[in-house]
Amino acid sequence: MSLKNAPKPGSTDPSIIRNFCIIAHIDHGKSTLADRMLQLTGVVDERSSRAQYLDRMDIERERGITIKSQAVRMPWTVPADNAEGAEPGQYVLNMIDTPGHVDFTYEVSRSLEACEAAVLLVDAAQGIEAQTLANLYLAMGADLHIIPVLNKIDLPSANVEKYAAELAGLVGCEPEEVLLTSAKTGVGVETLLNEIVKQTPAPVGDADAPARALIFDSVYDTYRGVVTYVRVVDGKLSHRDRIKMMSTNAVHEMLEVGVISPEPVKAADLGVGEVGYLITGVKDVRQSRVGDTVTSQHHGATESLGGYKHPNPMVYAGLYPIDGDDYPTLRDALEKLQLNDAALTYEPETSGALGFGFRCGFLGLLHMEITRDRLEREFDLDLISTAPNVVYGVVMDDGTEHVVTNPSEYPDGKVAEVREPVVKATILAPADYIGTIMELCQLKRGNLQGMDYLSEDRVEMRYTLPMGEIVFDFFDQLKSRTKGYASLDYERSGEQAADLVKVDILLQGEPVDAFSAIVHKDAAYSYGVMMAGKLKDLIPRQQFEVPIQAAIGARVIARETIRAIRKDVLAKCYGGDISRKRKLLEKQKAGKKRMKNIGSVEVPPEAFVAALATTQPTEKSGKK
Ligand SMILES: Nc1nc2c(ncn2[C@@H]2O[C@H](COP(=O)(O)OP(=O)(O)OP(=O)(O)O)[C@@H](O)[C@H]2O)c(=O)[nH]1
Repeated sequence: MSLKNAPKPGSTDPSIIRNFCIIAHIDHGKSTLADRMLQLTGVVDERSSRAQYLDRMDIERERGITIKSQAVRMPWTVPADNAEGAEPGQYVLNMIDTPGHVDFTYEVSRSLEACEAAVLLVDAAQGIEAQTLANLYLAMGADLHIIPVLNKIDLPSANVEKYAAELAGLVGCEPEEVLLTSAKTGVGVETLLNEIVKQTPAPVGDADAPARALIFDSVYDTYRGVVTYVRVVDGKLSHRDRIKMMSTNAVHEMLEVGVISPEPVKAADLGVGEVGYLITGVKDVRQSRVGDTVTSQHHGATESLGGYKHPNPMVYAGLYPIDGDDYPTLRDALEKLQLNDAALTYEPETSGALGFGFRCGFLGLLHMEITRDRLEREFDLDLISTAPNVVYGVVMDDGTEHVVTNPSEYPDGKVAEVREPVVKATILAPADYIGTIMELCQLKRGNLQGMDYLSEDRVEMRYTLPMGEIVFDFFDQLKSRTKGYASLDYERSGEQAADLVKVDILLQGEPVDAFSAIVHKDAAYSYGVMMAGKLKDLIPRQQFEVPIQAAIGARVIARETIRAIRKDVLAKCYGGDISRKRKLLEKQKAGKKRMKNIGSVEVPPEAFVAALATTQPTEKSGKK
């Protein structure tokens, strides 16, 4: 269908609108399928199509993952002779691309609310994975119609029969009803589009009611300010309206409304069932938050759409510039990133060892890695990040309670109880690995809650695990123990009391706050031994002896010693070349300037980076 004749936004009859999303485990081909649909519907032509059109951020393209959801409007004509039995005619498909990683579950769930159906995409060579299940449960929770699809059927290793049966068993349909596609070659994608038209319910809403629209994404654009993506449920949002955010009652002038197809196209208004964007001139995504409801200022709605959940950080880490002069740049950079990331929090903090920096809160480890990556890349910063930790609740003997987001805030004095966050984890893996997974979960203080066979050789294992154990290297270990075959998903599930202690690392008797960790009592010793051993190798010898100790309170649990030496840079330089000598001494001086001083011990920043990069407080073997 030519794009010129496509139904115009604002005046589209809801009965020809189909809002759907694609949900999948990471790497099962969601973005590739989305690209293919854009091509087939003529929204993007072959020439201008670049791989993963929807993943706009460079970092997304490089890592091949989708971070922010995007929504695209695609016109689609169902031909009269279609074999799928869909009603022929012109339709408007709104495709909402969702992130697939566990850290961004909240964004996934909001995107789902904006749709009526979900294409559940499963790799035909891999089968169902943990996030397939997690996303499916979210979609079913949002009452979406599920369209099961096996992708990558072109792969020689695809096992269509087996996985179609597995998928059919999961969603409760016949294996023949599972659609087959290859997003790469395009096979089956046209059929899928017709099936989407046939199976997806048209949106229902009250066109005469006050306007209500759900915000499912909010992106900061340097030129246009915050661009807010919405799905209109009732009424109409017009470019002349003043709009109100229902969770804060903040009123904004509307500057523009429109749809993405795939570039922004201005419209006069957005009606029932439509998906599009609003620009209001606000400069900060926190004023236009995902999950909030937009209404008009005058005669607006009184009831918002569904609950609005504020995303709370689950993992904290300190970020410090290696060069102290970069502190203001880091502050500006965090401020800029926050414009586009309502879930990122930061507060200034000082560390005796690392100087001035920020304690940052993240939704999870991936969120943390991405943020750090962006800071280093986009703002040209060299950073040291401290080991990530979760939020602990510490109750003292006198009944006072402390919330600890940083081991250095761990209170002194008699502790009555330490509480740690717990997650419900789902692990999917081939049955051969049950033993090794159980061993790992045991090591990480997990409790098995249940186990089911999805097929004769694949199991789903459900555990509760302390979140503090997951944030370190759990996933890496799970992957290496199962040769990459296991997948993991988890969600927050309350708190529990635990036997946790704070282990300090002391250099020459001075505690180095950056290396302190809150760990389980049983893992304290191995953490101490591991850190002391590692630091012994990483810290260069000084002109005096340096003891490295690990201690719980006043009790030393491990010790190493760095023997004394004086580095004589002039050793090789006998003879009288004074300018060369001076050069060497100056080089040594410049090197010293970068050093972080702990008492009188000079520690190169690289030692912090190396020691913290591989910190594994709970790894009992203590080796990497
Ligand atoms: N052979 C084959 N490869 C495919 C097919 N679809 C996707 N791929 C490849 O699978 C890999 C992952 O695809 P993506 O589209 O990035 O996966 P995704 O699900 O969007 O991943 P996230 O955005 O990270 O959630 C890429 O290397 C694709 O080229 C297919 O039908 N056949």
